[in-house]
Amino acid sequence: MRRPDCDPDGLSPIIGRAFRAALAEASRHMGATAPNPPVGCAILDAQGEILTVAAHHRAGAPHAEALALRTCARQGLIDRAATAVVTLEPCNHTGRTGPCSEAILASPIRAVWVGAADPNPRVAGGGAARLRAAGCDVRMLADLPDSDAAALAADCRALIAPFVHWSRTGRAWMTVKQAVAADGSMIPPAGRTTFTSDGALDVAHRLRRATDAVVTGIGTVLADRPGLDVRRVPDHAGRAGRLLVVCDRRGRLPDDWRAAATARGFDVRSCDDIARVPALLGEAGALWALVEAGPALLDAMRAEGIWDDWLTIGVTPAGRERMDIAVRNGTDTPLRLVPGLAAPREEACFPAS
Ligand SMILES: NC(=O)C1=CN([C@@H]2O[C@H](COP(=O)(O)OP(=O)(O)OC[C@H]3O[C@@H](n4cnc5c(N)ncnc54)[C@H](OP(=O)(O)O)[C@@H]3O)[C@@H](O)[C@H]2O)C=CC1
Ligand SMILES: Nc1c(N[C@@H]2O[C@H](COP(=O)(O)O)[C@@H](O)[C@H]2O)[nH]c(=O)[nH]c1=O
Repeated sequence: MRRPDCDPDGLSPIIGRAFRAALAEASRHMGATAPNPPVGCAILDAQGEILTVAAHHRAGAPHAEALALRTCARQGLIDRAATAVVTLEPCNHTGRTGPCSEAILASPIRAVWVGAADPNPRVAGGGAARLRAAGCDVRMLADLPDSDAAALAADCRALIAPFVHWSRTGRAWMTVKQAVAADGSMIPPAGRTTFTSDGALDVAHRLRRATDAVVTGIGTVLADRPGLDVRRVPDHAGRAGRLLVVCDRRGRLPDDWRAAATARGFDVRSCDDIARVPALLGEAGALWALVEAGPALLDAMRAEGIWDDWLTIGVTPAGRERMDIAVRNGTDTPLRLVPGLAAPREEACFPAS
């Protein structure tokens, strides 16, 4: 009998839908999982019905596959589980939790779809190989020829781009976000700290939510006394000790601003060399940092090539706002996975307020 989740010409709509559901669920947890990557998993029955969708919530909590299996079991659905669709190759090692490959093998699941290979050299290939050795039909999205599969594979890679970068280099992925007025200035009108629309400000707060750390410059702190916290959208529950790095070469960080930022849940650090920030963040376990700084620090970052992707919200002469994303070296950007960021397009327009 032909499996309903298999299409001889490539990715079936059933599996495509399951990958999109797993990606969406994993994306909701971006910014909460470091130093682990965000991962999503959907479990389907033999007819292709999605029984459950789950994601990894935070380091030390169950992996996406384990949580999905546990949910299926709790709901009395585990006997129907036939196929797992996972954004990242299941792990095959015991870390803070047990190997997901074994959890899958202990279930009725015998077909596993994998969105991205695990980049961790200690575990690469281990999960897929273990499952195959035990008789599972394991398919990697990257091996399929069609464009839908390629697009989903790119999204699965983008989801873990900061984790891949951090695993290879020890450095945090640096996303710069800047707002630019129609005259090219980044400086808000007197008495204000922002000049973009509510829609664009929501984007800024969604980015703060999705990232593990914020980086700014002392010029911005002194001019704006910014909050830099997540206020316009709900933040991850219980998030505390989020890193906030202020680039400051002359020790001008005001004590009262530091105390207020600490009270808002930040772990405030200052650094006198922007070139050291990605490694400083990486050592502290942050995979992905958002840079919200003024023109002086951004000029230094551009000059020294210290950025991985760069999001510009520009107010056009027609009074609309346009969002552009530049990505270095053509790598996958996690930005298009951020919930509410008008993804997957690389630009979007908001009505300017
Ligand atoms: N439109 C937008 O998206 C944004 C606009 N802004 C606006 O920008 C203005 C502030 O701009 P600006 O003064 O340029 O502030 P910045 O946030 O760029 O901070 C500038 C400071 O960064 C430090 N710095 C510069 N280069 C380096 C380096 N290589 N390593 C370490 N530290 C470095 C310097 O500190 P030191 O003096 O100690 O040498 C410098 O004074 C405000 O009006 C604010 O509202 C701010 C953020 C975003
Ligand atoms: N001017 C500007 C931005 N500027 C950034 O937002 C900071 C204010 O954050 P908060 O104090 O948390 O509201 C400000 O100091 C700067 O870092 N952001 C934007 O989305 N649009 C804007 O027009």
